[in-house]
Amino acid sequence: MKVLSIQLNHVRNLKNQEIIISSPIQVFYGKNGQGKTSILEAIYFAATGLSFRTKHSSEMIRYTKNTLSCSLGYQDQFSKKSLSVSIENEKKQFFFLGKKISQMEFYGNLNVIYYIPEDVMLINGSPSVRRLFMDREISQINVFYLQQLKKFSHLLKIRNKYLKEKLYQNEEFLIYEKEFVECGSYLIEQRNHYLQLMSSFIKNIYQDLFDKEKELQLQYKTFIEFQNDVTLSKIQEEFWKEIKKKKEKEIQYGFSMVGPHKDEFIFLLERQDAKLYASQGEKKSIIFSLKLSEIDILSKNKKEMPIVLIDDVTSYFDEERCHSVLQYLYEKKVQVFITSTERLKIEADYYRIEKGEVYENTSS
Ligand SMILES: Nc1ncnc2c1ncn2[C@@H]1O[C@H](COP(=O)(O)OP(=O)(O)OP(=O)(O)O)[C@@H](O)[C@H]1O
Repeated sequence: MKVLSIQLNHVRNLKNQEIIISSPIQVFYGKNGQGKTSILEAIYFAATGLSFRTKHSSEMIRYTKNTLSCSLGYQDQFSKKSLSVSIENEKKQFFFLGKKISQMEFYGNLNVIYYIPEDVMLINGSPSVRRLFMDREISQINVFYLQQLKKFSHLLKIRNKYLKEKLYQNEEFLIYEKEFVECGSYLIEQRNHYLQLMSSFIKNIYQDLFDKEKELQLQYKTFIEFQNDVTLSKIQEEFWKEIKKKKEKEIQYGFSMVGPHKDEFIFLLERQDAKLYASQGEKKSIIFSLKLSEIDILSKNKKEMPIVLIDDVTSYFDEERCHSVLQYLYEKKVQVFITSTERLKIEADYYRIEKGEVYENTSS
């Protein structure tokens, strides 16, 4: 997929403008605080309806305004298309080819992978950060997963409420609990499947791009030990067993202690937990390998290449590594959007950003 244009309306400090895109690699450069990250955020928002900086995307609305919209013109293997998201009265609206559609229909039309300095939290942060990341990635290739995720989060709230109010012998509770186990088991099955796929890619990417000597693995931890593939019914069976074991404690504490909301994903470098033992540089390379693995997964599943956003590229890579990473993306025919505080020594289309204004494109 290739983005052809970006239309901005009241996004953070960015001037309302249309930016025409025509190259595989674009570099947005400028001093600090000029609006570089906001451009990438706007692209991500127009493609997904989400921000990679905040859970509350209404924070993206310019201080003095109360509405916002971002649109993308893009081309997939078939034709030119457009996506647009707006926020009005705190409500998001989604458009495809100018027609209003639901968020479910919207998500996954244009796949985007981003890499921002805060991503190191994927290793250093809490398990919920990693779960959120995995959930977003799986949802990009599987809309049914996204639906089940929403359903599970709803069921979890209900189940916790019943537990807290000691209504666990109620007939309704048993119906909700059955759904809770079925829905949760599906999420676990899909996470395991996705993790297996991802593990095989990240190991090779890490060795090819960053360190031939070291082995990177990604481990999925849930209440069941996975040897290869486990059937959905086996997961359900184990889920029930675990619930039975923990029921007394659940009643005592008033919340659900078993399920995919407790899952953990662990990065192992040379079989050691990267969170504890990897260097800062290694952590950046691990995250980058993880992000690059999404390209292979998405292209395998969707038969389309995602677009890649890299914020503040020189803070992760020296010039040589920057070249090899971009060469890798170029060979995969992935369109890339990069921000940097200065022009880079790579062939790209350059856009200077000053006080929220994007100045005409100059090729190197
Ligand atoms: N909702 C908003 N409305 C208006 N301006 C905003 C809003 N949110 C943030 N800003 C401002 O927008 C400016 C641009 O921020 P942005 O993070 O895009 O800059 P940047 O060029 O990526 O900077 P850096 O290189 O320091 O990361 C900042 O000065 C910020 O204070």
